[in-house]
Amino acid sequence: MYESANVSDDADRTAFRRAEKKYKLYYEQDSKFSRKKKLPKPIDLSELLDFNLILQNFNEKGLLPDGIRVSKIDSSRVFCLENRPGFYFIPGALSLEEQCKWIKESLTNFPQPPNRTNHNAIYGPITDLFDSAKENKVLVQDDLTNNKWNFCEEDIAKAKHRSCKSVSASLLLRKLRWSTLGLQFDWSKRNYDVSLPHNNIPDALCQLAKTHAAIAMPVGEEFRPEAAIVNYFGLGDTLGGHLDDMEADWSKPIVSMSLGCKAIFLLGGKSKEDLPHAMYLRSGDVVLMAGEARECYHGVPRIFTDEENAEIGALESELSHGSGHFIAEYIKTSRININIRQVF
Ligand SMILES: O=C(O)CCC(=O)C(=O)O
Ligand SMILES: [Fe+2]
Repeated sequence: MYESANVSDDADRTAFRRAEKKYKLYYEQDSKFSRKKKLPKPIDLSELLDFNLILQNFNEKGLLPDGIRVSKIDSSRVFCLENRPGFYFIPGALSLEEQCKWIKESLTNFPQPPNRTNHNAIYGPITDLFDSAKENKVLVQDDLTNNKWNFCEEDIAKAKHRSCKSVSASLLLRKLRWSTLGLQFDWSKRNYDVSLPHNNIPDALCQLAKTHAAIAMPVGEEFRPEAAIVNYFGLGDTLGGHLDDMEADWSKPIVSMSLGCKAIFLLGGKSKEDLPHAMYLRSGDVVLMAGEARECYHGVPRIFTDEENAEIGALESELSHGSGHFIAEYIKTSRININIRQVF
């Protein structure tokens, strides 16, 4: 899965790689070394599919761009691409309230053991990362021989653990890149390890995934959410072109929810030589990939964290009213993606 996200093998050679480079965040050469604020290089956004605009044009004028089809499921419009069967885009599928709920869960509960995160490999299982970051705590290595790490107050950490390795919880939260729910994915073996301890995916998330997955399910079958990967993106983070091919039955969709800052999503073809479609993903959008679309390379070359482009004004104010300032501050410069899978 993510090993193929290492795209150094094909340098500039493929259409997919060229699109990634086109949209990735680069800084203006001379701003890097000057004392002025680093300036992002401008990019050409004219070829991006914007499903918000497409939806608006369809609602107001009944117009659709070539190659795009639309259907209505309950109260939502679902868009499809004629040359990518099995791909579905549901703009604004999640209400503001739902977005807030899943952002909060992604930061507080989803990274809790037995769920694993990218930090496991270095620190072992760590609990209460979010609360510890909020309380300015520090993770210190209490037991060198057993590589045991625990959070403690900043001043205690300074006094007691002068000789120990330590890292601030807020840095660890900033560097959180993924957590896994349900059946745990073993990145080193590139497979699901059913022997690892795990909790089921929370019921409310299962229900949400089932509802959206229904659009892409074979007739008469119900989606079984068995595993999920939560991706966390900060400024400059990307997800390289890859396939999700570790699930047994590709006729079942991957249900992918976007939260927080706006992103660019690339949907390529079965070969990296195929020219990818580039599209915006906004907070609340849901994408499904099923059937043939499961064989299509895809990735996220860019997230927008600046106020003008992130498009999270409403989300931010909703969050700062409900869940508190800390989550709103985090999401201002972050994107979270929850993608839910049926493994067997
Ligand atoms: O972040 C996204 O929108 C896509 C995530 C993805 O493709 C994955 O986790 O496999
Ligand atoms: Fe993926």
